[in-house]
Amino acid sequence: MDRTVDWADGAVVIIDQVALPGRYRTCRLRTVDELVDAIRRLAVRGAPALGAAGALGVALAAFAGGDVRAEAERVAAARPTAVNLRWGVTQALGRLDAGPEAVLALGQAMLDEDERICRTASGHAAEVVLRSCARRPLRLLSHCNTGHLAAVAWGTALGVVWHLRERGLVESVLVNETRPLLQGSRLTAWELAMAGVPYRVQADGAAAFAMARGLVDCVLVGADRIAANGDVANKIGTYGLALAAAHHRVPFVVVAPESTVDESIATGAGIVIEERSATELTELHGRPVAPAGAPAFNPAFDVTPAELITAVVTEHGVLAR
Ligand SMILES: CSC[C@H]1O[C@H](OP(=O)(O)O)[C@H](O)[C@@H]1O
Repeated sequence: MDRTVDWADGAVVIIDQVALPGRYRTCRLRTVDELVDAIRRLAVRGAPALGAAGALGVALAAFAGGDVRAEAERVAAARPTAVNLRWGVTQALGRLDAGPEAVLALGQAMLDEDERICRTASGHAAEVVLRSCARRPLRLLSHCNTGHLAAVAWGTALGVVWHLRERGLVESVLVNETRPLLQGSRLTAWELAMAGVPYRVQADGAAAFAMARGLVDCVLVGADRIAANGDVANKIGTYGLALAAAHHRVPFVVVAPESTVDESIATGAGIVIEERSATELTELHGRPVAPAGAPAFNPAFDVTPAELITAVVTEHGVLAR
């Protein structure tokens, strides 16, 4: 599989995640406009992937000339919750004075570094999962998509599955479909199927019942922004999963690069939550699934308090709180 985000011939090259699972294709984004549109449509998504896309977006702007900082801000602001997007832009802007090639070199180094960071963080998290769960092999629950497609390669929470599968320690994965954009059923299921890992897709609303039925040994999720106190912003539905996991004493493990920790925000209350279009809820493939013009509450993320989280694991190990 290609890298989820890459650079070739003056363009940012992405796997088009909107086309999956029906069609695997890559897109070449040659301008900041095209990159911003791809980010907003979630053609490229996932905190680590957005970090790399942000950095390479600055390279696009630097080679194009003009007001690079203004163009960089457009990239950083394309989605407000995932700190890695702005983090990647900021890292790249730090090289701007050295010229476009230096900005690109930083972005390409970030591509190389991303897989190492994800493999390391998910490796640490796999050990935390094994220490937290007695049963073997493990039955895991995944929310949203945190695999190869959410990073440049490998992934974060789903990267735990890749590590444990190599050791024969995964029985199956319950995949929350993850309404409304279905990153679970469209992307995580696709990755697990490609890897030959046993899985079942479920409605998000089935997760608590699966835990009540004793079908879940551990919940694995990613993160888009982690506050200084360990509160975690992640895909909408994560908070409810954590409440159910706490009630059923199921370990709840968050996996993310250290760059997802935002020390400037004291608690989750300070995290800006992206709200998206009502039509993501009221339409499905352009067909109405609600009354015409139905108003909607469509936050793309929620905040899980640190006290509901068994461990937040990064490439440096378990995050101290
Ligand atoms: C490995 S970070 C993935 C993270 O990003 C997802 O959000 P989105 O699909 O909107 O980019 C979700 O919160 C995942 O946990």
